[in-house]
Amino acid sequence: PPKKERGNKKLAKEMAMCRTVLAELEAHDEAWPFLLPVNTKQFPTYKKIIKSPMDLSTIKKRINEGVYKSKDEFTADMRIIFNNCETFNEDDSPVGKAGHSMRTLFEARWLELNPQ
Ligand SMILES: Cn1cc(C(=O)NCCCNC(=O)c2ccc(F)cc2)ccc1=O
Repeated sequence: PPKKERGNKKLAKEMAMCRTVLAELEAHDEAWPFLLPVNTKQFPTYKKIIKSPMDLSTIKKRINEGVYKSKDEFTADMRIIFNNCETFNEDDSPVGKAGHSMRTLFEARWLELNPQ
C-alpha cells in the first residue's frame, strides 16, 4: 500500500495504544489532580509558575481531535503533566506524591507496550 496509507494505519495503532494507557491512568485512585486543568482561580500563582499547563482531559481531546502525529508527541505531553507537578508541588505533598506514583505507573506501562 502507498506510504501515506501505511503511515495512517501505523498512527491509528499508536493512538489506540495511547488511548489504552490514558484510560488506565484516568481510572487510577491517584489521578484526581490530573484529570482536569489546574484551576487557576483556586491556585492563582499556577499560570505564572507553569508555562505549559497540561492534564489528562486535554491529552484525551488532542488524541480525539487528531492533533498528535506520533506516539512520541503523546508521551511528551504526558511527561509535561508530571514535570509541571514536580515544579509546583512539594514531593511529600498529596499532589506531589500522586504525581510521582502516576509518573511511575505511566512509564512502566508505556515500556510494557513499547518494548525498547
Ligand atoms: C496538578 N495539580 C493539581 C492540583 C489540585 O489540587 N487539583 C485538584 C483540586 C481539587 N480537584 C479534585 O479533587 C478533583 C478534580 C477532578 C476530579 F474528577 C475529581 C476530583 C494542585 C496543584 C497541581 O499541580
